[in-house]
Amino acid sequence: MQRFARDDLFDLAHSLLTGGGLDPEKARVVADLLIRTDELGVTTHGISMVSYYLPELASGRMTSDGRHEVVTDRGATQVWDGNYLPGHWVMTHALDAAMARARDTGIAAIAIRRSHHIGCLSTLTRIAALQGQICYIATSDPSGQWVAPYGGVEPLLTPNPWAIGYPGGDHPVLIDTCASITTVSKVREHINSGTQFAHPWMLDAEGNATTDPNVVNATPKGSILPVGGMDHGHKGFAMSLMVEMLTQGLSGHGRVEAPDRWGANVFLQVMDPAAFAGAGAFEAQVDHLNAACRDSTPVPGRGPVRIPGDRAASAMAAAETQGIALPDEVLTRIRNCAQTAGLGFPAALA
Ligand SMILES: NC(=O)c1ccc[n+]([C@@H]2O[C@H](COP(=O)([O-])OP(=O)(O)OC[C@H]3O[C@@H](n4cnc5c(N)ncnc54)[C@H](O)[C@@H]3O)[C@@H](O)[C@H]2O)c1
Ligand SMILES: O=C(O)C[C@H](O)C(=O)O
Repeated sequence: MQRFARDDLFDLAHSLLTGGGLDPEKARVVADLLIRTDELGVTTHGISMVSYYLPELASGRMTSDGRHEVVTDRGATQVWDGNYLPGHWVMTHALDAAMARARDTGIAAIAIRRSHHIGCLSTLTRIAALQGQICYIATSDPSGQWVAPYGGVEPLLTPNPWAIGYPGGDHPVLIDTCASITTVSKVREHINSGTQFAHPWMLDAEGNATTDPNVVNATPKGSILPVGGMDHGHKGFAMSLMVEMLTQGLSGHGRVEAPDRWGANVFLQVMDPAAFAGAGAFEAQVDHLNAACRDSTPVPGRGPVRIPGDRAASAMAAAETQGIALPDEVLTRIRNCAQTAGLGFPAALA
């Protein structure tokens, strides 16, 4: 692990993306959110994603030009077509639109079809939470086949993450979790480093739980188990159906159309606590519960209790004073991209 200056990582991500054909403004938005993700400590979905986006830009599967289209607009609800534009850029516009409406109406939702990958969800929900709003985001990829429905063996679903961010005292509460027990990025990381998972998080095509990430490359293909694993995976499967319903059902596009390219359907909902019992009442309840949880007697080896978002807040504070920490596998990936593009690589901070 090494630490780097924020501006250096931003410049590298921006140069790689513009070099890959993205216009400078979209590249600025994407690079900024990717670096923010690394600052939050979610390094699987930070600058390393550039290495996956560049081939998408080169092939035209990630679109560079134009804007999203508004398909329907009923005030509190909208459907957008993201035209496979970079997901971070589409989501920045969707957040602005939903937050503005929620300030008026108390609640606003946008279902987006055909965006490209949106990265780390809590990097996005945090933006609204810092402005006093509650933000829910769910996403799925209707072309993805990584997770089997609980009780079946064929992978049909994606990790199907959902996240909710809200004001929580010193820093936002950032709940951000997949419906699967781990992510595609973690599976790729384990395959690349030749390591097994510590727990049986995968399912082979015969229906056996295994620690081996390589089952996703076998024929027939294995899968990632849902949250709850082999014995209690009905819980993850339920979450997965919820995410698919919100993202594909409400956007009116998905597995029925069977897209054959990497993409993202998204459901975004913003709620203004002031429009319910009032922002003060909301904060009093949230702060009280968070404090009670944090004050719990720690379970040996597990505690103390951490509220989701606490680790991100510490990572951000450390990034601010010491620079952004990147693990070796991310460095290798991004160094290769920089080398291929003929760009220099920033010096690590001492
Ligand atoms: N865009 C996409 O298609 C996509 C797909 C999958 C995952 N992702 C991103 O990948 C990232 C990782 O997802 P994940 O499911 O592996 O998350 P995870 O398992 O690392 O964390 C899940 C949740 O648990 C919380 N948490 C973790 N340890 C905790 C503890 N000890 N105590 C209290 N809370 C704790 C985290 O804050 C988070 O809210 C997320 O940021 C997600 O948005 C994106
Ligand atoms: O990489 C993907 O296709 C989805 C997601 O980012 C993941 O890591 O699971």
